[in-house]
Amino acid sequence: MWYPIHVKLTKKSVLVVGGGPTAERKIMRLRQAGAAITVVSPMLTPALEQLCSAGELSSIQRHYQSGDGTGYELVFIAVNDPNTRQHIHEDCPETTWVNIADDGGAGDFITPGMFQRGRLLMTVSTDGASPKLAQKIINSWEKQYPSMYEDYVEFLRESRAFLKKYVAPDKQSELLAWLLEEEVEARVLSGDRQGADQAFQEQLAKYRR
Ligand SMILES: C[C@@]1(CC(=O)O)C2=NC(=C\c3[nH]c(c(CCC(=O)O)c3CC(=O)O)Cc3[nH]c(c(CC(=O)O)c3CCC(=O)O)/C=C3\N/C(=C\2)[C@@H](CCC(=O)O)[C@]3(C)CC(=O)O)/[C@H]1CCC(=O)O
Ligand SMILES: NC(=O)c1ccc[n+]([C@@H]2O[C@H](COP(=O)([O-])OP(=O)(O)OC[C@H]3O[C@@H](n4cnc5c(N)ncnc54)[C@H](O)[C@@H]3O)[C@@H](O)[C@H]2O)c1
Repeated sequence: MWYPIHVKLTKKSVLVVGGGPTAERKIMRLRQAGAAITVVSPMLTPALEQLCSAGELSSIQRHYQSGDGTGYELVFIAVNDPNTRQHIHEDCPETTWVNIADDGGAGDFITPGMFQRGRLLMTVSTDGASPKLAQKIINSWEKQYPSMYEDYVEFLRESRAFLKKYVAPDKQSELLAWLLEEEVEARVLSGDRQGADQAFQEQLAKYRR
């Protein structure tokens, strides 16, 4: 049974073993999360080569050697041979969190598919049963949660902070529920943030202590 968490990786040291398209996808996402990444691989994709040349990625351009996996918080193994992968996994310290691209269940964590609209982060995993299904579900979210959803979540955050300050605790729940009413959502999604803010202020006046 997996335990889902969202982790901060800012400045955490991460090793990626392998330099193919799978390693590239992992590295791009790790960069967005602000991790300090080292890649060890004899071959790198052109995009990874470019990052190394620009000094934006540390690389060790050779095969993994015993001990390479020591000193990192996380290790991602994305090589193309199961025997090599197993040898590398066994060589990593037991306390290190290891992800295995070609056999998720054999590692310590899997990377779920993710979908983001500003502060809204949705993740999906099929326990490796079908990464394609994970992708299909993400595609359905694209349609269900248009890009304006980012503004709606921001509106919710700001309104919630406001009401936590000005409304008595026993009245907050009602107003929080009002924020989620379809009309309010539709208003922000249509681009009328000002109108939504105004409607919120009117509601707030009824509840203010
Ligand atoms: C969701 C996503 C997140 C991410 O990793 O970013 C993800 N795979 C994604 C893409 C993708 N995966 C595959 C392709 C190739 C082309 C294709 O088939 O379309 C592509 C597309 C591409 O590479 O472009 C095939 C594949 N995947 C795995 C195997 C090995 C195996 O299972 O044997 C095989 C080969 C056998 C097969 O074809 O099934 C294994 C894993 N893949 C996982 C996650 C983990 C479990 C996720 C879950 O719980 O469902 C797990 C277990 C390991 C892990 O933690 O990495 C990301 C989609 C979202 C995005 O694109 O952002
Ligand atoms: N998790 C996923 O989402 C996902 C998606 C597609 C494929 N895969 C699996 O992930 C693995 C990698 O996929 P890929 O398409 O990037 O493969 P690839 O063959 O393109 O790349 C493998 C990389 O590993 C490097 N490598 C090989 N032996 C090494 C060693 N001993 N030390 C360091 N580096 C070494 C190679 O130089 C190459 O850069 C495959 O097993 C594939 O089945 C996983």
